[in-house]
Amino acid sequence: MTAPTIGFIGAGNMASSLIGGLLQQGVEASRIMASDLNEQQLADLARQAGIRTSSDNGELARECDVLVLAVKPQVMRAVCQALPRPRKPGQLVISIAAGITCASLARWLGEDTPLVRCMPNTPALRGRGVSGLYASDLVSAQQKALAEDILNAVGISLWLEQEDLIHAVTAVSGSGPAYFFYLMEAMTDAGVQLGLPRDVAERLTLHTALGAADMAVHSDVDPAELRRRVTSPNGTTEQAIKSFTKDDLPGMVARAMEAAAERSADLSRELA
Ligand SMILES: NC(=O)C1=CN([C@@H]2O[C@H](COP(=O)(O)OP(=O)(O)OC[C@H]3O[C@@H](n4cnc5c(N)ncnc54)[C@H](OP(=O)(O)O)[C@@H]3O)[C@@H](O)[C@H]2O)C=CC1
Ligand SMILES: O=C(O)[C@@H]1CCC=N1
Repeated sequence: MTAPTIGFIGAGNMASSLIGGLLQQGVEASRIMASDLNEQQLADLARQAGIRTSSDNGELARECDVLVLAVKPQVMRAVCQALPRPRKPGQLVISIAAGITCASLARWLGEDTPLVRCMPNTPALRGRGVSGLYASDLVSAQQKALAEDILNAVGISLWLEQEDLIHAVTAVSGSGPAYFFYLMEAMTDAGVQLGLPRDVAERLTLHTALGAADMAVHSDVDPAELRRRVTSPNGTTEQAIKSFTKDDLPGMVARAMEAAAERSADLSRELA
């Protein structure tokens, strides 16, 4: 088989990140296509990425070996149902939409469609994404490898055996960047309250987050042990951790993530 062509339906934030990652990995621009309703967005993408674009989703469906569905969950049903049939033979469809199940996609696209459901995250834009992937029964080993290659172009990916676990993945890593950004906002504001100029507080915060994440990813001990190593007996960190514990930080995080996972499950039902 010649190198497969990849078509992105919906050329917004996530699709642009994935396209950028694929090009950086050396995938030829001629193998990538994107379609969107927004003509300006397509023109920008064609100019910057040098890929083929179209305002007709059907063109991609007929031509591409892999279709990546990257529109908002709320328009997914209409987008899928409007695609032509038959599409390119042997085509793999990858959906990155939150909350849209393989059962819904199969109903809208045809029950014989090989489907991969995926939950990436925005650090993909910097090649630092992490994605959870789930493959339906019709997906071949070769198609699984292809899906993995596409997502690995912008970070790392992990396969899930059960589709329902995508709700948890969404709560951990899909929405997760926002939790860390929220903490960064709060730490910067608190630094300003302690007297630092805002730009200094922000740089200290962001580089601390970067350094801590880099250490945690490359360490052979877990984050709890790394935390203990920062916490000198009767020192400053101990006071901060005691305050977080008194305010039940772990409970707050668990409740927030439960709310995210529940919303993902609700979306599945609402948009089925
Ligand atoms: N943002 C995130 O952190 C993450 C998002 N996701 C999922 O990725 C998907 C895309 O999200 P994101 O990239 O942020 O969204 P964007 O809104 O940036 O991108 C979606 C694009 O699809 C376009 N579009 C709308 N209708 C159609 C149509 N009928 N045909 C073709 N294109 C269309 C939109 O155009 P217009 O703007 O004109 O409507 C927009 O350009 C969502 O399903 C989301 O759940 C998954 C993981 C993380
Ligand atoms: O907030 C959302 O619904 C999407 C899915 C995960 C991140 N953003």
